[in-house]
Amino acid sequence: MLHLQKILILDFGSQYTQLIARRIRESNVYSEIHSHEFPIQKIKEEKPQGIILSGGPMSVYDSDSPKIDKEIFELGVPILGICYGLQLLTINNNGMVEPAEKREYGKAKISITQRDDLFKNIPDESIVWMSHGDYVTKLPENFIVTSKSENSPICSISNSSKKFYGVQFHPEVAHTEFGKQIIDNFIFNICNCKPDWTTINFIDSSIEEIKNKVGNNKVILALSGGVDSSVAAVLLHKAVKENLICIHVDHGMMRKNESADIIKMFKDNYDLNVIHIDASELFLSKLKGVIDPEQKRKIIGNTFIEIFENEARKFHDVEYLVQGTLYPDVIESVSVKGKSVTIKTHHNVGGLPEKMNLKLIEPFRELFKDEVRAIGRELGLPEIFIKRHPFPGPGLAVRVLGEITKERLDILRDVDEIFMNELIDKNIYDKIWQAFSVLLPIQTVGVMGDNRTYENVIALRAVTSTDGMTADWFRFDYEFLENVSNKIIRMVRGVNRVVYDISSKPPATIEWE
Ligand SMILES: Nc1ncnc2c1ncn2[C@@H]1O[C@H](COP(=O)(O)OP(=O)(O)OP(=O)(O)O)[C@@H](O)[C@H]1O
Ligand SMILES: O=c1[nH]c(=O)c2[nH+]cn([C@@H]3O[C@H](COP(=O)(O)O)[C@@H](O)[C@H]3O)c2[nH]1
Ligand SMILES: NC(=O)CC[C@H](N)C(=O)O
Ligand SMILES: [Mg+2]
Repeated sequence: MLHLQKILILDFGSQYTQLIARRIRESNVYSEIHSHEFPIQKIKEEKPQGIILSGGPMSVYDSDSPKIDKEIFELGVPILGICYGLQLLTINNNGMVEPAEKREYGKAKISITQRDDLFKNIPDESIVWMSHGDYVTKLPENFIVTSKSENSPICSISNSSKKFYGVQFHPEVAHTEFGKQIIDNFIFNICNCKPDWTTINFIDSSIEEIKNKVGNNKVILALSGGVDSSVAAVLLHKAVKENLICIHVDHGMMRKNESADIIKMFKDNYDLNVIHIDASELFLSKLKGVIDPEQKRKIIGNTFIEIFENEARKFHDVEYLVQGTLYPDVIESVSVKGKSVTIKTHHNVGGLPEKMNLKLIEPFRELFKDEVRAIGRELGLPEIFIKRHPFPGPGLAVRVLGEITKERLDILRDVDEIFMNELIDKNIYDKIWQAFSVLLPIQTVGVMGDNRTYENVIALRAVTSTDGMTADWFRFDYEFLENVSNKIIRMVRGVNRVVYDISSKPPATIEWE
C-alpha cells in the first residue's frame, strides 16, 4: 500500500466514517481512516492527496470535544469537512458555530448558490441527508457559501484557492442523491487522485510489505477455514512460501465435522502446512459456568493466543501471528479510531490479552468482507472457500446463550446441520449473507405424542448484508420455515419449539451475543 495515492480520513466518531472510506474505494482510490488524534507529523509522513474530516457526535464548542491541529491548514493539502468536519473548518478559520434552534435530521433539499469544483455536474437542486444540531452562524474568513436549504442558509462552504471545502450534509450516505458524485469531484477534480487502488495492486503491495516484515523467519497464521483467514493464508503463502505455518484450533464450539472438513478442504486444494489442534477440553473447562457474553469472548480470545504462543515457541524464530481480522471486527470492538462506542468485543481484537509476545500481521484490517472476497477471487481461491457464510471465531459459544455445556453444544450442532442442509438443498444458501441457529436459555412447554414436554427453544437467524455492518432479515417463504421447523423438532431431541428472528441490524446485531 506504500506507493499508492491515498485520501486520509480523520475520524471524529461518526457512525458513517467507514462509509466515507467505502465510497472512495468504490472509485478505486485508496483511503485510510485514522483517529482524530493522529499526530500532524504522521499525517505529513503519509503524504495524502487529500484529507477528509468526518462527522461526529460532539459539538465543536464543547470543551472536551475532539480538536484538530491547526497546522493541518498549512499543509497545502485539499480538505473536505463533513458536518462536524465542516464545523471544525469553520471555528479554526475565524468563523462561528452555534446550536441551532431547529435541529435537522434526514432529508433536505439544497440549492446551489455558487458552483465550485465540488459541485461539478450536480444539478442546481438535489436531495441530501442531514444529521446535525449545530450550524455555522458566521462564515470562516475567505470562504463563500455554495449552497442553501429551506432551513439553513449555509449548507456548504468553500475556499477554492486553498482547496478547503465543507458540507453540512452527509455525501457518504446512499440517501444523498449525488453524494457519490460529490465525493468523486473531491478526490478526482480537487485532489487529482488516480484510480489506482485495485485488488491486484493491493495484493502486490501487501506481499511486498509482508516480505519486508517477516524476512526469512517462520510465521504463524490462525486459520479458521472462514473466508478471511483462508484468503490471508493464500496471500501469505505467496509472500513467505514454506515459512508459513497455519494453525487451526478446534475449540469444541465448531459446527458438526467442521474442523475435519476444513482440514480436508485445504489438503485437497492447497499444499499448505496446516497444524490441527484439538483444544476443546481446555476451552470448555475455562468457559464452565460463564454466561456473560463479553466474558465468554474475552476468555476465548485469550485462550486462542495462549495456544498460538505455545505453538510459536516450538519454532524459535516466529515473531508474527497472522489473523484474518476485518474492519468491522475492529470498529465494533474498540474505539481505536474515533470516539465510537464498543458494541461487542470480537475475540480477535478486543478479546486479546493485554500482553502478547507475538506481533500481529492483519493484512485485511482496513477492509470489508466483500473486498476480501474480491481479493480471494483474484488469488484464485475456489468458490467453496469464497462463498462460505461468515462464522464467528468464538463459534457456537455465542450461539448457546447462557451456560455452555457439551450437551447443549451437541443439540445446537444437530439443529445447525439440518438448517444448513435445507438451505443448500433448496438453493437458498447463496442468497443469504449469513444464517445460523441459536439455542435459547429458556425452556417451553410442548405436547408430543400426548405427553407434556418442557424443552429448549431454537431461534433461526438469516440475514442479507454486504459487509456485516448493517443487515436485514431474510424473507423466507412460509413453506420453507414450516419444513425446517418440523424437521428440527422431529429430529433433534430436546427441542420443542422453533422461532424465526425478524430483527434488522441496527437496532439488533447479527449474532445474539
Ligand atoms: N478456530 C480457529 N482457529 C484458528 N484461528 C481462528 C479460528 N477462529 C478464528 N480464528 C482467527 O480469528 C480471525 C477472525 O475470525 P473471523 O471469523 O472473523 O474470520 P474468518 O473465520 O477468517 O472468516 P469468516 O468471517 O468468513 O468466518 C480469523 O481470520 C482467524 O485468523
Ligand atoms: O471472528 C469473529 N469474532 C467475533 O468475536 C465475532 N462476533 C461477531 N462476529 C461476526 O461478525 C459479524 C457481525 O456480527 P454482529 O452483528 O453480531 O456484531 C457477523 O458475521 C458475526 O458472525 C464475529 N466474528
Ligand atoms: N453529524 C455530525 O457530524 C453532527 C455534528 C454536531 N454534533 C452537530 O450536531 O451539529
Ligand atoms: Mg470465522
